[in-house]
Amino acid sequence: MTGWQDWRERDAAAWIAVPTDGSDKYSRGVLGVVTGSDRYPGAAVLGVEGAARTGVGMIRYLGADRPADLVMRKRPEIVTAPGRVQGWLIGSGMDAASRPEDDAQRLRSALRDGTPLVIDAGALDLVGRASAPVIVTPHFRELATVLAAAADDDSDAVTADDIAADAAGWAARAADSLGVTVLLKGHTTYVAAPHGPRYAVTAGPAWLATAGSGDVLGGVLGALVATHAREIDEDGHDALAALGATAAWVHGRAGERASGGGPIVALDIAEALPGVVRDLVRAAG
Ligand SMILES: NC(=O)C1=CN([C@@H]2O[C@H](COP(=O)(O)OP(=O)(O)OC[C@H]3O[C@@H](n4cnc5c(N)ncnc54)[C@H](O)[C@@H]3O)[C@@H](O)[C@H]2O)[C@@H](O)CC1
Ligand SMILES: Nc1ncnc2c1ncn2[C@@H]1O[C@H](COP(=O)(O)OP(=O)(O)O)[C@@H](O)[C@H]1O
Repeated sequence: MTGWQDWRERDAAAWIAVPTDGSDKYSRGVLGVVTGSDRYPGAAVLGVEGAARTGVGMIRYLGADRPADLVMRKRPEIVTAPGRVQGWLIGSGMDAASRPEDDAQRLRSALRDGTPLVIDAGALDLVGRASAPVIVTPHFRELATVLAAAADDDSDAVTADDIAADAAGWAARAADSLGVTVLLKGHTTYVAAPHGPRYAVTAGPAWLATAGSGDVLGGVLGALVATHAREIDEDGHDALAALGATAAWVHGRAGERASGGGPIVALDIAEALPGVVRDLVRAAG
């Protein structure tokens, strides 16, 4: 495997936005979130929790009523009023095959907003509709579905097994052909920008393979995107790739810290995030 850079602690440490004396919640960055559904309301809670604990000025949760209710019970600091944001997280805990019209409208608004997006799970079918730079966060099955939808005919179809056999290669090919930054999840997570940087991140234990773990990762990445609007504006997909690799590194280390060699649930990963971020800030200072 050539051309892939291993993403390490010192690389991640350069991509944590530390508030200054002059910061306020808006200048730090606001994340808009459209995630969750009646079927998967917990994914909304997990993504919001991941973002809040990574560090961001404010989170606007703008999804459906049931997940919104659960998000508010867990985090009263979340704002449900629409308004300006510096980044979006959309799709976790949604199902593209059964999308209520209200959700379709919420997703359309986010895609047209002109603000960078993290697109996960049940919004991956909308990957070509964004008016701003996008980073997608599929696992193998989801990437196979995205590539099948983009293929000219069925003979081009790639399966999840094909992707598992050459994850790095498929992450790079998908980024180049779709024109978005691809973060392909797995034991090693591969992050590829279109015709740009390629990063490999191996930071966490296999205990991370647990339901909702990827929803937390979406939140971590959403917070990093919303707090680096200027860098994304200047460097586009190069910045998105660095932020994706940093999110995977932080998520992996949080899993390691929470696990200590034993089992974890997704919320444990979120709860370990502030300690990982604090150590990165110390490492950078
Ligand atoms: N607490 C929550 O609300 C959670 C919500 N989640 C959301 O759930 C949605 C679907 O995510 P998935 O990653 O499951 O989507 P996938 O569509 O990739 O996975 C579903 C597929 O997994 C396979 N499968 C199902 N049960 C299986 C079993 N027992 N053994 C082997 N294979 C099996 C089947 O092929 C099925 O079609 C996403 O929107 C995701 O964000 C998940 O993240 C889990 C936690
Ligand atoms: N064997 C493994 N070792 C380390 N990390 C893993 C392993 N399997 C999965 N992960 C990580 O766990 C997360 C799983 O995400 P995902 O498949 O979207 O799960 P979910 O949809 O349940 O949230 C990803 O961040 C992935 O990189």
